[in-house]
Amino acid sequence: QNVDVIDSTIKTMEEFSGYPLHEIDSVPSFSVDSANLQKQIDELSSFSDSPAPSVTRILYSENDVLARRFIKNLMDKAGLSVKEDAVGNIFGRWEGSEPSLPAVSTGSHIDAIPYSGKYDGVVGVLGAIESINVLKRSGFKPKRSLEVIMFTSEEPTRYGISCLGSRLLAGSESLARSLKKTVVDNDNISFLDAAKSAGYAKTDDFSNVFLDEKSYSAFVELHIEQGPILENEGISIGIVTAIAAPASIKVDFGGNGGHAGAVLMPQRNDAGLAAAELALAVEKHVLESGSIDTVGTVGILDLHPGAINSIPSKSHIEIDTRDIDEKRRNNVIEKIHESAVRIAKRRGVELLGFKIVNQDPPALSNELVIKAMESATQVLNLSSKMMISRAYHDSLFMARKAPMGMIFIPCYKGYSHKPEEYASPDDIANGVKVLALTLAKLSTN
Ligand SMILES: NC(=O)N[C@@H](O)C(=O)O
Ligand SMILES: [Mn+2]
Ligand SMILES: [Mn+2]
Repeated sequence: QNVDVIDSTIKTMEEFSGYPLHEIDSVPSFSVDSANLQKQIDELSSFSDSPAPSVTRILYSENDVLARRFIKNLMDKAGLSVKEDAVGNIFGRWEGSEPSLPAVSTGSHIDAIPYSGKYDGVVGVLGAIESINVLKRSGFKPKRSLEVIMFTSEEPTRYGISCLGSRLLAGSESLARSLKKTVVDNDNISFLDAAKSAGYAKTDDFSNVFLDEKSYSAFVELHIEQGPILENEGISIGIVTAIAAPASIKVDFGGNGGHAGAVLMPQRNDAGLAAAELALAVEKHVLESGSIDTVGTVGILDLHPGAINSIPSKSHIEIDTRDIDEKRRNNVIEKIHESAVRIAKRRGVELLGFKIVNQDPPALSNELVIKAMESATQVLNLSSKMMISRAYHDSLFMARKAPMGMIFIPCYKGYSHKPEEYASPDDIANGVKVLALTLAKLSTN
């Protein structure tokens, strides 16, 4: 690598971090080991319950435990001191010259919904560890400590709770209580038992997971965009200004069921059709919100007994609705509830349950963190664009505990939550460099 690049990079680092890097005798290169990072992404994707190229990695499954061990090893190799909390959030710390100051943190998740891809969350964990390696290789020494976090269960797959680990870190009393007692998965395995089987939950008082106010001075998450904008516009970096407000609802209908041949249509109260009608009502209410920013999805629709020649006696649907405007999203939720009641009445079925699992507010990124990310992209001569995140992230909850920012990188056709999800090594390397410089900057503030 030619000296000019190194000099300008050193100069950049010094301006950025205020550290006399030129005094360091051997001048290492400021570069990302892309080949090694890609090898790590590929190896991590092999810890999967579904065949390649898809990745399925469910909370506390055997493959999740193996993947966690893989991450802890990489943190160890990066010289980070590693610790885990009662639900398995994993922390890797690089102690700064002033360890008593609140640290700067970064991180994401490695759990993967069924039949998804190998980049969602993973880029933000492996990329974070690599950003530490990049800073160490460049001779940088942090003032505030730098901490990489692998959050437990960002995906709601096993227990229907999204961002479980970061929600607890953000101090959710109700979640700490329900995890202790009531939360079970579809196989009726309690959260407590599953956590214990994975080596966690040595205590069931999950309030000890809560972060205290002064834990972190900033939190930055690197993530694939999961949308097509950056790729379509040929832009390298997305600077996230806000994260949309997610909500999820579980609805259950009950009817008499009966024989598909013998029961005539007028005598039926078909729980399956009630669910189908509600699914269409979700789409209707979302489309009528008057904004493109309102979305609604019915990703789960189960019928009981699930036999072709039996009228469904029970139905269960799960609804995901989001918007950058919390009020507008809540209006949609209300309309969905009214529809559920109306449909149940008209079809003579019982509305057995209408449970709002989470109804979270949107989160705004912090101005100072945005500035640090912006100047990092400029120093690295990378194009960037301010944008909002329609997907939710652990950042949504970390924003409650520290000034938050997110860095997006382009991904192939905006694909995500499917095996075709892809981000190029160059785009990942750009993201890691922007993250490294941003962390360097924030650690000297
Ligand atoms: N980033 C991401 O995919 N988060 C998901 O859990 C989501 O549904 O938004
Ligand atoms: Mn996801
Ligand atoms: Mn994610």
